[in-house]
Parts: sequence; structure tokens; C-alpha cells
Amino acid sequence: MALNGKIAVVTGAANGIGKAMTEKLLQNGAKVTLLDVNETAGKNLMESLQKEYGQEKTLFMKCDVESEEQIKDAFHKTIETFGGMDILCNNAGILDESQWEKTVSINLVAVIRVANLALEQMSKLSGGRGGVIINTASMAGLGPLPSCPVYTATKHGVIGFTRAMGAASAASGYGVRINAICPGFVQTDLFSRIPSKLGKLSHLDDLNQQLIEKFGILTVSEVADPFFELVTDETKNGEALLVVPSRKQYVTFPGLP
Ligand SMILES: NC(=O)c1ccc[n+]([C@@H]2O[C@H](COP(=O)([O-])OP(=O)(O)OC[C@H]3O[C@@H](n4cnc5c(N)ncnc54)[C@H](O)[C@@H]3O)[C@@H](O)[C@H]2O)c1
Ligand SMILES: CCCCC[C@H](O)/C=C/C=C\C/C=C\C/C=C\CCCC(=O)O
Repeated sequence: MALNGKIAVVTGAANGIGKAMTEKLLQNGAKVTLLDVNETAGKNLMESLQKEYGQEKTLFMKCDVESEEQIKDAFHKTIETFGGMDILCNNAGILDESQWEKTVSINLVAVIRVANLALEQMSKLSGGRGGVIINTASMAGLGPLPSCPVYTATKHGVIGFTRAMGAASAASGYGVRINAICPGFVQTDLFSRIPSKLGKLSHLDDLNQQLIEKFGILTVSEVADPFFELVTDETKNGEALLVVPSRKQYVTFPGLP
């Protein structure tokens, strides 16, 4: 899938991995709607991207992925402004074990909400032109992060949703591929001040340090390249792509006996 002229929507676009995804899409000729709850960071980023890539290439909208109404508005505005919607990066997420319901709401419930609303616009069965959805999961969606059981649960959920919805899309003829990217530790705001985000399990931060030593830390640019592969490679659907420093791997799952 060539990206020139394609239209993308990125949630959690103002910072970190979402910002790097946005830049990668723009560098390859796509137009991007940036969505984020952080209005100041989102507007500032849009202004600097407009200077670099041109006024007509980006749009920022304040949008909380917990709000169905705001997501619908953002998709309608994208289609009205750019003429369609081909790519969704379902990326917004938080880490806060002391707010477990909020974590489930943003990291899993909202990922499902945003994907379902996007499919209404993108599916060839409802007048869309097909495309691709990338859900940002985590390596914590593939194995346990003991200091973060709730975060781990949400990311396992995102991978299960991706695999099943990818298969559902293929079986139904939606024309939309659905993949998950599963980075290890990435240097972003989410990855800062970790002990304060672990609630009752803050005493387990030593285990995080052991995993960080074992797997290393990625930059956001190191996530953007494999992300680009998942967007453009038409053979990839229902995949979970693990990314750790100097290694990327499509994960295989055990079949049932
Ligand atoms: N940093 C890591 O180590 C790491 C590793 C694997 C996966 N991830 C995942 O990557 C994604 C992005 O995280 P990041 O590390 O770039 O974090 P980040 O904090 O740098 O960026 C997250 C962005 O999402 C936005 N956001 C938060 N809640 C939102 C909401 N309700 N609606 C809209 N926007 C919202 C924030 O304002 C922020 O701009 C998350 O899903 C995270 O779980 C992060
Ligand atoms: C505490 C920082 C939280 C960062 C969250 C982010 O999504 C990153 C997660 C990165 C890794 C999760 C780590 C481990 C879980 C997966 C597998 C464990 C395998 C153990 C082993 O092989 O030794």
C-alpha cells in the first residue's frame, strides 16, 4: 500500500509513539488528522508539522477516545476536509495502576470503540474504500508485566481483539487489515516516573528494572519503522508485531489441540 495521498487518523498523536507515527505517515505523503486530549501539545505539534509539510497536510482536533461523540465528529471532519479515511492508528493509552477502571476504559474499551467507529467509515461494505487499522498494544500484551497487571490485561485484550477482528474483516470482505504493534520499553512520557504509577505494586519496580536491563529501551523512531511495515505490507492482517531493540518478530500463537 503506497501512502502518497492516503488519509490517516492517529489517536494520542500529540506525544511519544503517536507523534512518531504521525511524522512517519507525513514523510511518506499521507495526510493526517491528529487527535489528542492534550490540546496545547496537539496544536503546537500541528503548527510545527504544517510549517514542515504544508498547511493542507494536517488537522488537529481535541478528542477524548472515551467519547463516542468526539470520535464521530473527528472522523466526519477528517472525511469532510481530506475526502476519506484509509488508515487508523489506534494508539492513545495510559499507564496508571491506581486508576484501573480508567486504564481499562482508555487502553481497551476505547480501542474497541474507535476501531468499530472507524470500520463504519472504512469498510467496503458500508461505502468506505478499505484500508488498515494499527492498534498500539505492547510487549505487555504478550507476557506478564508483574508491576502492572491491569495494563497487562488491557494489552492482552488489544491483541485478542486485533486477531479476531482481523479475521472477521477478512471473512466479511471489509477490505480493512487490522494489526497490532507490540513495542517493549519506549522512551516517552508514559515511561517516566514509573513507581508513582504502580499504585499498591510500587514495591515491584525492581522487577521492571530487571526487564529493562534484559530487553533495553527503544526510541520512538525505532517503533516508527516497523509500524510503517504493518501499514504498508498488504499481506499482514491480524498480526502482532513484537519490537524490541535490534529485533522485530511476528508473533506466532499456539493452536488449540
Ligand atoms: N512507552 C512505552 O514504553 C510503551 C511501550 C509499549 C506500548 N506503549 C503504548 O503506546 C501508546 C502510546 O504511548 P506513549 O508511550 O507514546 O505515551 P505518551 O504518554 O507519550 O503519549 C500518549 C498520548 O495519548 C494521549 N491520550 C491519553 N489519554 C487519551 C485519551 N483519553 N484520548 C485521547 N488521547 C489520549 C496523551 O495526551 C498523549 O499525548 C500507548 O497505548 C501505550 O500503552 C508504550
Ligand atoms: C513499567 C514500564 C511500563 C511500560 C509499558 C510498556 O507498554 C512496555 C512494556 C514492555 C515490556 C513488558 C515486559 C514484559 C512482559 C513480557 C514478557 C516477559 C518475558 C519474560 C522473559 O522472557 O524473561
